[in-house]
Amino acid sequence: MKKHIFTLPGDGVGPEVMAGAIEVLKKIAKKYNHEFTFEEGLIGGAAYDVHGTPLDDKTLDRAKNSDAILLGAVGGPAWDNVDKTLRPEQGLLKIRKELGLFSNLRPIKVFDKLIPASPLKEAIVGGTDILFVRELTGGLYFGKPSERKDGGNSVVDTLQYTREEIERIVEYGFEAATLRGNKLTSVDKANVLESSRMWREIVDAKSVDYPDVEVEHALVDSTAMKLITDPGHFDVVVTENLFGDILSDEASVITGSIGLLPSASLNSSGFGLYEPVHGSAPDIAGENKVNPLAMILSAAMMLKYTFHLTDESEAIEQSVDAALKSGFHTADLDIEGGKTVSTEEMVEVVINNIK
Ligand SMILES: NC(=O)c1ccc[n+]([C@@H]2O[C@H](COP(=O)([O-])OP(=O)(O)OC[C@H]3O[C@@H](n4cnc5c(N)ncnc54)[C@H](O)[C@@H]3O)[C@@H](O)[C@H]2O)c1
Ligand SMILES: CC(C)[C@H](C(=O)O)[C@@H](O)C(=O)O
Ligand SMILES: [Mg+2]
Repeated sequence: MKKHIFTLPGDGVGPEVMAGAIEVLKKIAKKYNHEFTFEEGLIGGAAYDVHGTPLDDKTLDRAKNSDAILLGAVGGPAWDNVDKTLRPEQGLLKIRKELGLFSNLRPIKVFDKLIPASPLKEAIVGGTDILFVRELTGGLYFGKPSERKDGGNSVVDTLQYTREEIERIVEYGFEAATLRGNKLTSVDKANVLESSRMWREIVDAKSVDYPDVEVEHALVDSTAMKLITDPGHFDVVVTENLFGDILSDEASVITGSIGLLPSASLNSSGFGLYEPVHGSAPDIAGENKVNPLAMILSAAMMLKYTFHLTDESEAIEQSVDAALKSGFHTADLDIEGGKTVSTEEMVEVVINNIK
């Protein structure tokens, strides 16, 4: 199979984790006789520094014309004071919106070897297997107006959704549940927000089409608690943009590190952008110690969701599992008797495990 992959390493640790994922994909291409070509573009602060904007139209076009996109991370203190419309994060929001990547899948899976690496009790963590389905192109992130008013003495952000925007993500949640444990938790704040009350109505209406899926509504505040006290309760969680952002970072703690969490952002035809859940980690950038596994597992999601290369995707997941089982890990994880290695060494172990 021939595939053209557009890579956007971005800022901070982005280029370090991207380099690792590309090496792993090259090994997969060799083993399974595929031809993967890679083309690199600029996004975030790296793009701002060169083009004066965090994502220019040319780069967006190149991304659109690829078979899939891999993205590292954007942002960092160097750009904290640039104009709000030119912040690195705006480049990420623009590519999500322009490509219609409304469905953000964030799996939370615990590797057996890493159960002791979580600050939570082993009995709570073991067996956690959650899929977050986060709405990615609407809500507070994109609603207008979003501005200061009254000479800077008042401020407004807007949480806006159309019926169609909620329906398509809720449907994605139901479909995902049918492929897993047939259980869907819809997370909202319906005791306060009108947008959440409409969200609930839509979930209830859709549930008629999915009689085998057990549906529950849950408030976001108590869900934040339950994720930590009883993560095994959850199968698929569908939720709006900001709630999904916050809950997925929280859930990363169950797995031992945010450096393990991959994600897929998909449009309605299955085209996708794949990126780790974590950010540019400026505190460790350039030190060869960032955990590359979230990026590598994002590449595995790309093989599965956009290229439908299931064996190849599983080969990466198994090699990550094997690498961890043999005790190798980066500095963000604390495993008794394990061996702390650099980013590059971790990538090498993963590659060597793809036999
Ligand atoms: N998708 C993205 O590009 C994305 C996501 C989140 C944050 N950001 C941006 O990143 C910048 C930093 O944000 P932050 O510090 O709040 O979040 P962050 O995820 O970058 O870092 C939070 C903490 O987790 C650690 N960490 C993150 N990823 C790691 C990895 N792979 N291996 C080991 N440790 C890891 C960091 O060292 C840091 O201590 C901000 O500019 C923010 O806007 C970008
Ligand atoms: C960088 C930021 C815009 C982004 C988000 O909030 O969606 C990040 O936190 C994420 O989780 O991908
Ligand atoms: Mg986030």
